[in-house]
Amino acid sequence: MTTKPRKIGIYGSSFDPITNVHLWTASTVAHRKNLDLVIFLPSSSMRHDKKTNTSDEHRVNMIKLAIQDNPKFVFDPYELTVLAGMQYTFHTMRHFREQYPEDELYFIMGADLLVDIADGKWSHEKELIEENKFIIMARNGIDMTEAISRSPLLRNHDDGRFQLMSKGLAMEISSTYIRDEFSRGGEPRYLLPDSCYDYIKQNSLYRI
Ligand SMILES: Nc1ncnc2c1ncn2[C@@H]1O[C@H](COP(=O)(O)OP(=O)(O)OP(=O)(O)O)[C@@H](O)[C@H]1O
Ligand SMILES: O=C(O)c1ccc[n+]([C@@H]2O[C@H](COP(=O)([O-])O)[C@@H](O)[C@H]2O)c1
Repeated sequence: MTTKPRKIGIYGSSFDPITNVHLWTASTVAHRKNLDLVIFLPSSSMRHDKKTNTSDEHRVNMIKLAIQDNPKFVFDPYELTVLAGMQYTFHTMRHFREQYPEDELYFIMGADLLVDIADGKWSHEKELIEENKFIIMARNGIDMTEAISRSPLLRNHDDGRFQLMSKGLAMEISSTYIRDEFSRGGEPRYLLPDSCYDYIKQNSLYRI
């Protein structure tokens, strides 16, 4: 008996911390694109291109607290364990294709990252684009079709692999904003799940 391939979205971020916008965008994508699973994939604190402010352990604990009630949301430690310090999305996606050979995989990202790829800022961008499909979420002020058409690599692979998604609402709460609020005596309580807010307070995270 053959089973129907599942549709799986892979949502990569430093999740430092995970916010209600990560959760809302993930559930909006899952709903509209009919995904069976969304994999929350934290990037390692050994990553060269972005400094993380919190240990892998704390970020993972917060992801687990945030997604525990949603059966479609799963956590995957791949980039924390296997690729420490040398993680590139093209490599990560190869790993997931090996892990889920029967399923249809999508890398989920915001339009800011599409612009970065168009600007040649990602590693192994040719393999990344040739081998994968993407769900790209609109972000304030970014013209996604323009980003695709100005990059020869992107426009020459515009065969349906880029699924552009306007979210219907521009919610631009970032992890940076939440970290700044915690460190400067602000009150970001309702911008992240209560369980994560309490975890941050209990563990005195994001203090200067
Ligand atoms: N409001 C948003 N709308 C659409 N995509 C978003 C939004 N916020 C984050 N993303 C996407 O989520 C992924 C992870 O983003 P990231 O965690 O870096 O966002 P962030 O909360 O702005 O974090 P930081 O402030 O630490 O940079 C990226 O693909 C990013 O484009
Ligand atoms: O592969 C790359 O070159 C690459 C460059 C920048 C970002 N990424 C991935 O994109 C995801 C979101 O990145 P960021 O910078 O918004 O945290 C995360 O999974 C990163 O590993 C990947």
